[in-house]
Amino acid sequence: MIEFRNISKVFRHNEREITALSEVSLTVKAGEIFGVIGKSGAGKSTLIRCANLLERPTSGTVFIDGHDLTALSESQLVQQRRQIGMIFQHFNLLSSRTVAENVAFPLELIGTSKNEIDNRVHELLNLVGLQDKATQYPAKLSGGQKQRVAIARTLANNPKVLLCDEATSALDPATTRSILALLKDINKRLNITILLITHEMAVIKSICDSVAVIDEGRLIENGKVADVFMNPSTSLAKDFIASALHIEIPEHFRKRLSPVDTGDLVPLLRLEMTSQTADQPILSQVSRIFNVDTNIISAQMDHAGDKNFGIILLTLSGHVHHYEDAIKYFKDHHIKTEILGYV
Ligand SMILES: Nc1ncnc2c1ncn2[C@@H]1O[C@H](COP(=O)(O)OP(=O)(O)OP(=O)(O)O)[C@@H](O)[C@H]1O
Repeated sequence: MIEFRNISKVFRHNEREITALSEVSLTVKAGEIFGVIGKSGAGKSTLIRCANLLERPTSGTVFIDGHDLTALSESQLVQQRRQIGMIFQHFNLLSSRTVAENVAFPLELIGTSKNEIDNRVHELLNLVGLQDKATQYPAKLSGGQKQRVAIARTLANNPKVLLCDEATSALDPATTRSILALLKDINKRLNITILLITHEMAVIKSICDSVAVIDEGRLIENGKVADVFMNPSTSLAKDFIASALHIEIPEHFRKRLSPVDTGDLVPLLRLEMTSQTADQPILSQVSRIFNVDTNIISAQMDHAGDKNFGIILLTLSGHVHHYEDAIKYFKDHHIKTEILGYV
């Protein structure tokens, strides 16, 4: 549905050249939610703005639904852009227009009849859950409500593609979740392909099917979210994943953690469960087979796509000489197991 083919973008600024994108090739399949993640200045905004030629690449081509946008005339481009909706971090609503008038705006531009506009606006406000705010002005709305208006407005033209430029970055966590749920709902219900950019792995994890990591204008990782989470190949992707899956040794354990077993201590383990193992009752198996008890200190189980994974901190207790067997059993079952120390 969206294909970037060898996209490069060089900005010239005060006699200086800044390469924002370097030979980026990327395909977003019809119907999927594709997330691009990268640090500040990595080139995310430039990339997403190339998808509707708000930014023209210095070289390379952009295909939307099979059409090479870079080869279109200005009027053909205007036509094609109606297939491509876009929402922004700061919503970009018209403050002098009510909610309903904001949503009606793109329909007025293409000469839709008043009756049709009224019906469509009603339908769209229902879809985003703002039917009771039609006559309010944006200044009276919360950030989440403003983003809902922006989503309704961009859906007015029935786009096939929705571009989300850090759409939840200005929102609190609960509102972020509700906007992400709305985007997922729109994707499923209206079969709209979504390309989003973000600097938060949590956003990718919660709604994306595929992810690409960009760094200094280059695409460094690209794949299904579950695969990248399970098997990141770059240290940047690992860092992003660690930021989404964060677990620490509780303070009172950290204080008494010893690097060696002084005889009466128990091992503190860190287990990394992947999709291969997270669905199996490994802990009870270990207890049963080796007669050791597991005591969970801290855990975070999560999912990306249809895959479960997680990290567990636990202590083993019971038959001392069986600890090694238990640890070997974890490892044999593809659980990355680390002894953090003894407590
Ligand atoms: N119009 C411009 N003129 C000159 N340089 C630009 C322009 N737009 C972007 N850049 C530069 O291109 C690089 C990529 O910028 P871009 O905004 O795409 O990154 P980003 O990943 O979206 O960052 P952020 O998350 O901070 O918005 C940066 O070095 C930026 O300074």
